[in-house]
Amino acid sequence: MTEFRYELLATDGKARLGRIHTAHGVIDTPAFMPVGTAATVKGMLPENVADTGAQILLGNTYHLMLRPGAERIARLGGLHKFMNWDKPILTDSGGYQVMSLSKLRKITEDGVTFKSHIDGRKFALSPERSMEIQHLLGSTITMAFDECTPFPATEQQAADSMRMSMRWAKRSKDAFVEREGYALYGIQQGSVFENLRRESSEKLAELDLPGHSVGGLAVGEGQQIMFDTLDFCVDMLPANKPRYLMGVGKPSDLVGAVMRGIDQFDCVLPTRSGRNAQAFTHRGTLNLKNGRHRDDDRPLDDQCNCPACTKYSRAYLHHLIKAGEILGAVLLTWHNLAYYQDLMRGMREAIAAGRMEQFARDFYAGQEGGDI
Ligand SMILES: CC1(C)O[C@@H]2[C@@H](CO[C@@]3(CNc4nc5cc6c(=O)[nH]c(N)nc6cc5[nH]4)OC(C)(C)O[C@@H]23)O1
Ligand SMILES: [Zn+2]
Repeated sequence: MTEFRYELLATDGKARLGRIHTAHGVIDTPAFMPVGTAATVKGMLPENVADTGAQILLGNTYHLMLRPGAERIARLGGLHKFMNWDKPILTDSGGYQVMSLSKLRKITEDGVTFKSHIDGRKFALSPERSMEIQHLLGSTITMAFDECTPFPATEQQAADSMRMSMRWAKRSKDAFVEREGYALYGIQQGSVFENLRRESSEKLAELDLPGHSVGGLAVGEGQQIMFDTLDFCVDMLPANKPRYLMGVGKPSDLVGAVMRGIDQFDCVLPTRSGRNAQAFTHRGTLNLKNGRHRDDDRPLDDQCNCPACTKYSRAYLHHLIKAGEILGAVLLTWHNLAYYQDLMRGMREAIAAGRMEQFARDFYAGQEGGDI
């Protein structure tokens, strides 16, 4: 069996090249984790997600406990078998999704009770129940149960929220069932306040967990406030363990956060945008609904080797989108996931070669694209 281990292979400024060893395989970092909320990366077969270079997927406790149910997935062999993905899976712990999706929720020191956004049934989540669900799913990386502090928050609100999340982190660790090659990550909170981020980091350090995430960001604060917060909060987390920035982000977020020391990312943007006709390319973003593409037989992105870019034209993609054809959403999702993995691979190679600054300059110049 494999022990869960983070290898720091190279650094370039604050950027890090690393490798995470897990029971379900290796993750080269910096890494982007495609979101597979309801046990599927929407519109994609798992083998094609793997073909883009993804080595780990994200799942959600909240969605899977509502439907089809964690006990049912466990009876059917666990989430890996259920969705036919045998590489690592990281699952979020559910608190944040409760706040952003469910109705009639109530928060107490014990946890949260809420009504399903699907059928109104009543559910409860606590650190203990979240750990149990993630264990039933067979998650490779389990996230502690926390409360994502809304933005903006006063310092007092952020302090109260962070302190409850730290009490819940201890309860999460006490309830987590240790298995070789599996890990529990702690979640740093504290909103945009340096003193609170430090207090949160010190509390997490007492738990000696194998990895950590920066929570409480990508909640509407905007890129500059996110970067200003990352400038001080990432270094507060142990350098010899992975650092995961939750819910981020658009391509320029990824480049800026890698340069501030982040190793793991997840975001619905590449898949959600793909279903909404938006394509990320090396020359900037395109919306294939736009009529200017109707006669354009160029590939979407001439630096991409995904099926959408090697086998089809912009005109065809535009046609599929206008016709509401499922294949349009599939091909643009596929391309966006491939583009995100190419971006991560490019950053890993740049860090290995000590030219991350140049990579970032070239990236921003490319995004200005001009006639794309
Ligand atoms: C960027 C983009 C496109 O992603 C969408 C939408 C709004 O932002 C997102 C992504 N931001 C995001 N921040 C997070 C913070 C935490 C956190 O503090 N704790 C835990 N356990 N999980 C978290 C998950 C997070 N996701 O949040 C939801 C509401 C999940 O939809 C996502 O804008
Ligand atoms: Zn492509």
